[in-house]
Amino acid sequence: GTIFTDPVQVTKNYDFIVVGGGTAGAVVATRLSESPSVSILVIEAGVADNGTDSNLIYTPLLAGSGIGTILDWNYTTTSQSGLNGRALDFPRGFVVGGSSCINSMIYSRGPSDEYNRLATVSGDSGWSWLSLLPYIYKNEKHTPPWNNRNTFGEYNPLVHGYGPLLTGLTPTVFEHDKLVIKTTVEYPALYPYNLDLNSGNGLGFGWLQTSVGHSVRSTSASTYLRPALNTRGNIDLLLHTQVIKLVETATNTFKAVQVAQNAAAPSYQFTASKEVIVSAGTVGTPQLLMLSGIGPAEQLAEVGIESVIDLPDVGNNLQDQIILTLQWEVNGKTMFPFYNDPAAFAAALAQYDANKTGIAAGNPVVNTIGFMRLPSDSPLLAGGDPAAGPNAAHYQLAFLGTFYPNPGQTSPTTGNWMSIAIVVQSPTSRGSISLTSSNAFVHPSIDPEYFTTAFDIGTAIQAVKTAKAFVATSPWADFIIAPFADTAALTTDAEIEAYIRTYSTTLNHPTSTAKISQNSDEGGVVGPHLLVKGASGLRIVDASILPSMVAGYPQAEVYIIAERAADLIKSTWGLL
Ligand SMILES: Cc1cc2nc3c(=O)[nH]c(=O)nc-3n(C[C@H](O)[C@H](O)[C@H](O)COP(=O)(O)OP(=O)(O)OC[C@H]3O[C@@H](n4cnc5c(N)ncnc54)[C@H](O)[C@@H]3O)c2cc1C
Repeated sequence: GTIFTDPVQVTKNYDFIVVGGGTAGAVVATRLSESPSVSILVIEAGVADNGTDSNLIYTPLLAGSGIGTILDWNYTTTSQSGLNGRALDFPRGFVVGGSSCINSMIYSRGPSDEYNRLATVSGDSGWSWLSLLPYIYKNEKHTPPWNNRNTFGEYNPLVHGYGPLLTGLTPTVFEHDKLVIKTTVEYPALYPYNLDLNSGNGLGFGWLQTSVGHSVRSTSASTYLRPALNTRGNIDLLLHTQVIKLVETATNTFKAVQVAQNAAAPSYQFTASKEVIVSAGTVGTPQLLMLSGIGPAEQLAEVGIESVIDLPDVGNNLQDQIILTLQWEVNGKTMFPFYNDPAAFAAALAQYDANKTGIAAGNPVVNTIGFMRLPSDSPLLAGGDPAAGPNAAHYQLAFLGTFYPNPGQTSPTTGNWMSIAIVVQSPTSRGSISLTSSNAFVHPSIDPEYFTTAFDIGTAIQAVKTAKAFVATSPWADFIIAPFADTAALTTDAEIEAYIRTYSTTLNHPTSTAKISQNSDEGGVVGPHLLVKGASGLRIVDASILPSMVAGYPQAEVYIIAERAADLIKSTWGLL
């Protein structure tokens, strides 16, 4: 296929146009291109993933470094009342491969309950865990770490597949990782060991898998889209070009897109003979729908956009997860001294460049993780359980082998440190994304409404207490030297709540702004096969369709949904 960098170069007609070459878009476009009889154009607003900044994407040690760069849309949230009025940076990938190129690489499918809820909410049993297993295996393949460390007993080979996305376990194990596992052995009732958190059983403690294979980050660009572009003539990519409007080609039928490279540049229109598939992500998708008159009619009128399909839930139901860390000084080697030694860091990158080995060939900051539920008699559950089911977590503890500062905290300069990150997995706060302008190049307003429910703050308080209790068990006695002062100061619920509101930040997992539902009286934006309600032939495939925040990590679920969505589209057009 051809890679265009200017819309003026595009002269062919296509069967399918995929808006956004991100995590989901790259999968859908690649799978559709397996049918030689159809043609596909992917339109991506951002940059190439294999350009000059590609080391920020593909070197595992540099995960996180793409944030705030040219690879990022660089959004900001509105001021958050639940976070003492703070506004947060809100990164999203602005690159082929989308957020799979700048994320933290954690690959965690989440529990079977999560997918079974998707099936229930949509009324389509095809979304259940069991029905999706073929797509789960089609997406991912487990690989050994570069040093071929013996990982026996750290994962279950039977729950992994044969797909292009490569995943694996850390090459480097630290003392605190061993203590996490030892704690599961000594306290199996409180903290059970889970051989493979990707098995559909999403509860308990175990070894973390990341989207890294053969020492390189695996993205939807490197494992799906680029190989397709390199080998097939029926798929093209248009870079540096934003879709600014979905064009109504017949009543409520949107088979064309309007594009431009910036607000001052000329716009062009392309028509798809079969379907337009929107995969612009949780921020981009509702923004584009609203710019096209699909959304809450009254709100659109405020920015001068005429309503075409009044769908009040477009941009609504925004959910996200927060991360908060606690820190301890420890008696044993961690990654902390390495991060504070520029010479060692540079040497690791040089070794990696030379032969893809060493500490830079993995990202060993977080190797062990635990997913937990509130006790069943917790008063927080009196009003109902927001988790997807009994094997879905309410909160998470992740074990980080460094001092991981919360925004605004000053790190120490000496010693060895570990941190525990807490995450509320099943928040009930729901916010929104709305337009502030009819200009597609003006960022929409992003208001996740973090910590605006008693459940969310109560669950975070419980998670902090569990983290402290976990490292107070006997296996940790000789290892923990002392908590960091801020962590030591947390005793009462009020102190913990103040700490949460002062220091929590986004884990960058927004979902649900175009959520799936079975019937229109339940609201929602797309139906069971991801077709936009009230529109003809317009589909959404990305994290925005999720009904709720996920109990695992979202990228795995997005890949899996995109794999099935590709088959739904193929089946619609007789391509299966
Ligand atoms: C910093 C960070 C860390 C994360 N860490 C993890 C993690 O460790 N594990 C995990 O599972 N998840 C993680 N996530 C979340 C995960 O990466 C996302 O949920 C997932 O990648 C979303 O996929 P998507 O297809 O919905 O959107 P994206 O992958 O973001 O793709 C959307 C694409 O559409 C393009 N686009 C948007 N609007 C337009 C338009 N109008 N025209 C053309 N193109 C457009 C974008 O540039 C982008 O390429 C993280 C995310 C971030 C940002």
